Amino acid sequence: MTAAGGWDGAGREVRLVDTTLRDGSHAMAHRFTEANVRDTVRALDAAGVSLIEVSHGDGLGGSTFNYGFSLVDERTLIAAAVEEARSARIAVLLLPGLGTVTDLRAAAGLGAGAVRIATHCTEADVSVQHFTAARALGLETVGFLMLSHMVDPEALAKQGRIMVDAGCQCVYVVDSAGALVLEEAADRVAALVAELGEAAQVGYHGHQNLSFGVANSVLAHRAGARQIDGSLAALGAGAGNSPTEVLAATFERLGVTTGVDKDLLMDAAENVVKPYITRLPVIDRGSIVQGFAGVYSSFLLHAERAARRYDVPAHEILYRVGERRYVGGQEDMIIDVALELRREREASGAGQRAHRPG
Ligand SMILES: C[C@H](O)CC(=O)C(=O)O
Ligand SMILES: [Mn+2]
Repeated sequence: MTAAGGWDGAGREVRLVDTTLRDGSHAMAHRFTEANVRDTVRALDAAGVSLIEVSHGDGLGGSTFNYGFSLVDERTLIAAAVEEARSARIAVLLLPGLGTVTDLRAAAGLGAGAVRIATHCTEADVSVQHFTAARALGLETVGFLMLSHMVDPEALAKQGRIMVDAGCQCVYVVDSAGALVLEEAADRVAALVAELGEAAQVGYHGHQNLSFGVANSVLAHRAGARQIDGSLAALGAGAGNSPTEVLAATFERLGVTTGVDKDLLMDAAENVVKPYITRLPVIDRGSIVQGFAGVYSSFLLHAERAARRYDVPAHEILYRVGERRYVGGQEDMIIDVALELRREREASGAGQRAHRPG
C-alpha cells in the first residue's frame, strides 16, 4: 500500500470503487440478503473491481430506528463479502458517532481491508480518532466529506487536510445531494488536489439526481481525482449513484484505463443486481428536487414514507428540508416537516388528498 491511497500498483489511471452494497442499501431500505451480497461481490470481483463497499447505508452501526433496520446483520454481510472476494478488498463505511472504533475493530476482524470514514463537510475533526484507529489496524483509509456542495472549494480542501493529517489516504468530494453541476464538482476536486498534493489521493462520489453523476466523474478525473465511486444499475440513494458499468464504458471510450471489464459489469448490473432491486432508483420529482435543493439523497425514502403517512407531497417535504439545510442524522426532522405541512394544509383547508408518490 502506498502512502497515497492504498493504490495496488495495477497501472490504472483511475480506480473504480463500487458501493452497490452500501449506498444501494438506502434504495433497498437496508433489505440486502446474504445471497445478494455473495452474488454481487462475486460478479464485481470477477469484473476486476478492486474495492467493494459493504455496510448498512449509513455505515457500521447504522441499523437503528432513526436510519432503518437492516434485514441481515451487517457483520454477517461483511463476512460473506470477504469470503467471496478473491482479489477485491472489502471496505466498510463508518460515520463517527454512529459507528464506533469497536465496530471498526470487529469489521477488521472479519477481514474488511479498508474503511471510508464519512463526516459532514464542515466536521472533519470528528474523524480524527477513527483514522488513527484505522491506521493502527492496518486498514486502507478513505475520508468522505458529505454534502460537499454546502461549502466552497477552499473550505472543503481545509477539511480534507484535517482528515489527511489524521491518517486518511484518499479524501472524497461526496456529492450526497447530487447537487453539483460540472465545474462545481471539478473545482472542489481541484482544490483538494492542490491542498493535498502527494500526501493523499482525491476521490469523487456522485449521485444522479440532476443526472450529472457520470459527467461530473469524468471532470473530477480530469481535475485529478484518482478514485471514483459507482453502483451497479445505479443502485443508491436518491436517483442512485453513477452506474459503475457506465463509468467503466465511458472511461474506456475516453481511453482512460480502469482495469475493469465493462461487459462483465453490464452483465452484473442486468443479471445479478436488477433482479433483486425492489425499487429501481429513478430521476423523478422527488430526486430532482433533492438535487435542486441540495437534499441528502438518503432522505428520499424517509420523505416518501412520511408523505404517505401524513398525506402531503414528498417533493414539498424535500424542498423544505433543503431550505433548512438539514444534514445526515436529522432524519427525524423529516417527520416534523411532514407534520408541519399537514397542519398548514388543514389550516388553509387545501388539498384533503395530497398528490402522493407510489
Ligand atoms: C451515509 C451516506 O449515505 C454517505 C454517502 O454515500 C453520501 O453522503 O452520499
Ligand atoms: Mn452516496
